[in-house]
Amino acid sequence: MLVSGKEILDAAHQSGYAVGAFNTINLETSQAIIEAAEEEQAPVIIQTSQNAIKYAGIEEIYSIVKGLADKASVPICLHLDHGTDLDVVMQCLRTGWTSVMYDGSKYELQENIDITKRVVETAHPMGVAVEAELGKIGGVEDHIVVSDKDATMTDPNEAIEFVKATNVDYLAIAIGTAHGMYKGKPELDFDRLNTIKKSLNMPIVLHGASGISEEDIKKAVSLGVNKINIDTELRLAFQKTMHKLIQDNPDVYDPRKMLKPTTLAIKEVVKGKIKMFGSCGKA
Ligand SMILES: O=C(CO)COP(=O)(O)O
Ligand SMILES: O=C[C@H](O)COP(=O)(O)O
Ligand SMILES: [Zn+2]
Ligand SMILES: [Zn+2]
Repeated sequence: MLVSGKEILDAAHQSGYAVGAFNTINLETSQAIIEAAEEEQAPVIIQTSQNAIKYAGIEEIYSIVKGLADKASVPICLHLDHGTDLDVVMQCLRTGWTSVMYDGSKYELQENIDITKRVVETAHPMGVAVEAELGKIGGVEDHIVVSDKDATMTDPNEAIEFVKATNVDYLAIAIGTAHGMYKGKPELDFDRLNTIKKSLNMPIVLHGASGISEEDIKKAVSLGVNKINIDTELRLAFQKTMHKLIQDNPDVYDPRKMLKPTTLAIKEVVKGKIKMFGSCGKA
């Protein structure tokens, strides 16, 4: 069943665990994520970037996720990841997404507040929860590269002002993670996370979590992160499995024989993350 992201993340916030938010682009990735959640009896967030929507089609990706979610035994939220284009945000609301992120992190504080507030005022009456981003998460997202120099950590005082003014349901904060592959070992600012969580007392979102060690993930969860975004590790599982399969079986050309193992590999990554985040058995 598709449920609101608020329902899933308020429960995680109350009980102190995190729910995985995994990016999908097609049928097979959606199957992998939902089957993994069912096997772990975990609530799950399946998210689409604007690029994923462009790739698959908005009605098409909605039908895929809705069709799978309706048959699933666990609560599933369909979330828009990094909505920077208000037209896409509105289309997702109209189509049936149960959570949207409006990402106005490239704007100055007041402009980010103004637009996010308008999104919240549209989404809430429809029963849809809203995530926002404050500070700038590093790496590549939606074709925009945020260099280490431009990535800015979330200011705890601005976070209080931002949430009060916008009434968002969960907040993505920048504490040193970045999208994509890490070159060195990421240093997370756990003190900043602790301060922000204590003053906001609401669900907190961690982006760019692929490649973060289990130790750091568990520490982040213990300090109040409730939604953890994973994309790159799913892509790598697909790529490595497909690469080996083609090397080992150069004569295979039936796509089903190629997509079955890649889907299983993605599913194994999702199951491992769900266990690490502490959401298994919470459905
Ligand atoms: O934050 C993400 C999507 O919003 C995912 O980040 P990674 O690709 O680094 O896992
Ligand atoms: O945050 C970025 C996500 O990994 C989605 O990336 P994408 O825009 O290439 O689909
Ligand atoms: Zn962003
Ligand atoms: Zn992200």
